[in-house]
Amino acid sequence: MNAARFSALHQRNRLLLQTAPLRTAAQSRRVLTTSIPVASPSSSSPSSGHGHGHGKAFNSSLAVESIAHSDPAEFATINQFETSQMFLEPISPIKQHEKLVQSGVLRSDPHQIRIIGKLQRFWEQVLKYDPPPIPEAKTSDSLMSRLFSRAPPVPETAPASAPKGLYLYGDVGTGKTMLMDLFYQTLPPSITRKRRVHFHAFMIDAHKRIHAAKMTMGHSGGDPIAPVARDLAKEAYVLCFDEFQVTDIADAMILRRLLEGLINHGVVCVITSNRHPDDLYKNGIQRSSFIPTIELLKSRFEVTDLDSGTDYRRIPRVLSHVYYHPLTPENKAEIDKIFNSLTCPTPTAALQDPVIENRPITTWGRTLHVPLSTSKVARFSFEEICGRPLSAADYLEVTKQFGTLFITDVPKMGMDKKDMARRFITFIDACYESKASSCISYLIFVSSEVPIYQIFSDESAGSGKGISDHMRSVMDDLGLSPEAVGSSSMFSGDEEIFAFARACSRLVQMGSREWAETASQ
Ligand SMILES: Nc1ncnc2c1ncn2[C@@H]1O[C@H](COP(=O)(O)OP(=O)(O)OP(=O)(O)O)[C@@H](O)[C@H]1O
Repeated sequence: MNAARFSALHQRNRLLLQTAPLRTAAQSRRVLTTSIPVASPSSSSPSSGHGHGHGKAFNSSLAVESIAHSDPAEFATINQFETSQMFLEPISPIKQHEKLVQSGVLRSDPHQIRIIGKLQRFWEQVLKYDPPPIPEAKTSDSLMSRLFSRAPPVPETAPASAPKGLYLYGDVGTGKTMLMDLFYQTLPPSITRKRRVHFHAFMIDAHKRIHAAKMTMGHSGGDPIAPVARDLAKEAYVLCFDEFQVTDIADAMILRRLLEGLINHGVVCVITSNRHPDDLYKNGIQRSSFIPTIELLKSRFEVTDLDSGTDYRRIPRVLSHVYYHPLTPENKAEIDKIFNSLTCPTPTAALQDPVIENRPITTWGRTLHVPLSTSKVARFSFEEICGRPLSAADYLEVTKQFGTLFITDVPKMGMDKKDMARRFITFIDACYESKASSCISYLIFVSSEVPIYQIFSDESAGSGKGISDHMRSVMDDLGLSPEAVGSSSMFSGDEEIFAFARACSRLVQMGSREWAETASQ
């Protein structure tokens, strides 16, 4: 099969695997309540976590509840495939993988097959697993005692019946996320308390909840992480974390107690990461405080690497024209032309959804102004998106709101622009993730001083000089020669090198014609 056909099929599969027809929750409720034959009523409730049908006796009210309460991104992962499984025995990860390989959508890869075997075992254990009930927070009618009510203490150990989780690490583009999604998507709908989440988004949510818990506790003090762990465990006892990484001391400090709390409440997880647990938060501030988290991961997870050696993002790499360089008047005019054609295709469209200056969008109570946008297309200069102290939360919000982004005037970044370079990488991650985890059609146009892959190139490092063997091998794997992308002494720690290499890999994929074609569907 030629590469383009292969990729088109793959992208279609990705949509099939990951996206739902965009129905409203009300529509879904109607579909589900009218068409699912309700088997014998289950004694379970979403919060108690008991009694799954395991593909035999599904409780439609639970399914409805989980869908009705989902946010749009999570709702999007409830797909046709899953809905059709309501009537059937659940299809296992092995079987689903076989089907996808047979239909030519996925390539057969022995390394991935080894991991599928592990996911299959875990999946079978999860289906048999009956998570312990999550104790209710003590409440009382009095306002004071409600305010000061405490979550019951977190159990001291994980339930003996809880299966060990899977921690899957390896190089970029080797299929970790795809495999984790295969596991998640084949969980039967009877397992309603499940969540698939990108690690950035999870931590943002956790920080918000911890902040809220602290506010509720007021001056009485207490541990705000315990009630958060309890609430999270109540919402989902099967958690899939994509791209676990720890670069931030604030995350490092809360992760141990949060993870411990989740695990001891009976939550089981699949985690993907580019790093072995021993290499997480390497060289981080107060790393010694993080060591117990590493030990926890190693003891409660089967840690396994996906040493596939193939970066599937490299297949294929036909570039369409979404990146423009250098910053000449002709290229500027070209970018303006595309922006105008997407924002004002007809006079009526321009009236109905006009380009607005400084549209406010709010995240975390802060307001970010989008310089130029319609409801679907936004345009920033590099300075506007990376020259300000914006965070992953802001970038996720931007990608959540707009399906098409224009970033203009991206300069070549050296040591003097290190912070901006880091933000740009975070931004690329947010763009890539919003495509992967939701079904928002998504496109990015960039104008840059030098070819997009060379924006991180640092002349002072010299072409190919000052580059570690490790970085060279990551680049080789990505098919990016230091001559093509330049070397960068700017990125020193292992985490940064990975993030940099991954950003280059993702830029390649986001510049491919197949990416653009899927985005415009
Ligand atoms: N066996 C395969 N056949 C075809 N496509 C594949 C295969 N494995 C993975 N892919 C595709 O390759 C791309 C990269 O895979 P994926 O995102 O799962 O990699 P990853 O290891 O999670 O990368 P990263 O560490 O950068 O997040 C995806 O579009 C994925 O669907």
